[in-house]
Amino acid sequence: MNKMTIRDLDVKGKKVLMRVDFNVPVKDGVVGDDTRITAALPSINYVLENGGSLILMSHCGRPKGEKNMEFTLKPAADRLAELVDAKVTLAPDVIGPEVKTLVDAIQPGEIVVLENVRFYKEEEGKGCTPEEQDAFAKELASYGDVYVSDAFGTAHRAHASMAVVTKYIDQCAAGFLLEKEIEYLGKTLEAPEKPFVAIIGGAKISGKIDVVTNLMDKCDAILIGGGMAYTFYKAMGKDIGGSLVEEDKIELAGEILKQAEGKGVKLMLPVDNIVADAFSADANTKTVGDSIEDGWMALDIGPETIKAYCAEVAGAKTVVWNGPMGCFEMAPFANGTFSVCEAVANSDSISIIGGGDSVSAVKKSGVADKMSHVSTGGGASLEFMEGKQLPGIVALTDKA
Ligand SMILES: Nc1ncnc2c1ncn2[C@@H]1O[C@H](COP(=O)(O)OP(=O)(O)O)[C@@H](O)[C@H]1O
Ligand SMILES: O=C(OP(=O)(O)O)[C@H](O)COP(=O)(O)O
Repeated sequence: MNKMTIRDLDVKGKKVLMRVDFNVPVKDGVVGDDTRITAALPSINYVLENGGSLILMSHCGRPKGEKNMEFTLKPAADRLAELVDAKVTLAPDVIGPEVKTLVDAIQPGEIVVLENVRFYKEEEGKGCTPEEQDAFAKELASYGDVYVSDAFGTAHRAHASMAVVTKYIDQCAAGFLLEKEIEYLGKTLEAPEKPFVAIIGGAKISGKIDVVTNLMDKCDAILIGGGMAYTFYKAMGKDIGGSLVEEDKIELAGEILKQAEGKGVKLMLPVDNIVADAFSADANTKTVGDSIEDGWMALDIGPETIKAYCAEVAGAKTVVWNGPMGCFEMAPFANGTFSVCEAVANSDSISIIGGGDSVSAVKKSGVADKMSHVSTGGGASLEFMEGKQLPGIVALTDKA
């Protein structure tokens, strides 16, 4: 990587403003999977051990510019406090006089975690002017002498704390996690061994469906599952009942299907599904084919689909997987995800799993150590794989 790294910084006595990705699953105020927090520890400990103090910034979820405490970083800050040998204080806000006072008083070896940066619309830059976003970023920049980004999972977002704050700090370096992810993904995906199979699922349809277009030129097969599948169903004129769909992506899904046919790419969709009459672990369920009646929603791929997807994976030499095959957090809808996990783990392939929830699923299934690389970024690893420049990396200082 031709960017400055944390090793190039002198952090002694300095305030280090570090962007991390603590967008972790939280249930009842407790972190469910702390992979993204532990993954940032090498950079965090490096600063503390070398005499610096840390001001950490992250988002959690999508509060859309509102101070909605459902998305507080408190659970993440609490978990961090258990993992480091340092005083950790959660700031009551992201910017403002109270935060300034806390940051001014910070001592070497201490950590202040700012509240969720997405409590401000200026973070994403939607619904505000570029000048307002700049002012927000400038205030964030005023907290640090140097800047480190270790938020690989968010590197594809050109947000204030990732790609604007860097205009106002001279030295902006990559942390150990960011560096490791880029090196691994770059090396592996430059010339992937074939057959190359991509598995795309999950719920963030608008963020990932565009990636499918570009994957067609690289992959031999693309397996679509999870909430992503039903926008494709809709494009094919199939009934989807109350399943997840993004109306404004139906047209694109239709184009992708046509392109795949034209290019001879194997684009696979579920042939059967587990449907439920409510979004709940206690719902009534049944297995149906590729048509979903009103009053039912598809929450997992069915047994025939599992068989077909596992067979495809078994013959692969490279597998990239982002997005669960179903709502694995609820036991009745976990079979698809866990079965595909097993198949990837048992295959003779280089396997790269990315995405907050996908990683959580792989860990839950107990086979994470059999994967070649568990990436902290889902959307970020997919965009990197497409060959796109990630704004959170572009913004860092070039190596001298
Ligand atoms: N059929 C489905 N309908 C609704 N949500 C789904 C479905 N399949 C999977 N999901 C949900 O998708 C979420 C993960 O999606 P996403 O954020 O895109 O993945 P990742 O975090 O791995 O990038 C999970 O919480 C899961 O419950
Ligand atoms: O969880 C994340 O992305 P991922 O689900 O694609 O891995 C990152 O924290 C980015 O979050 P965002 O997709 O709300 O910008």
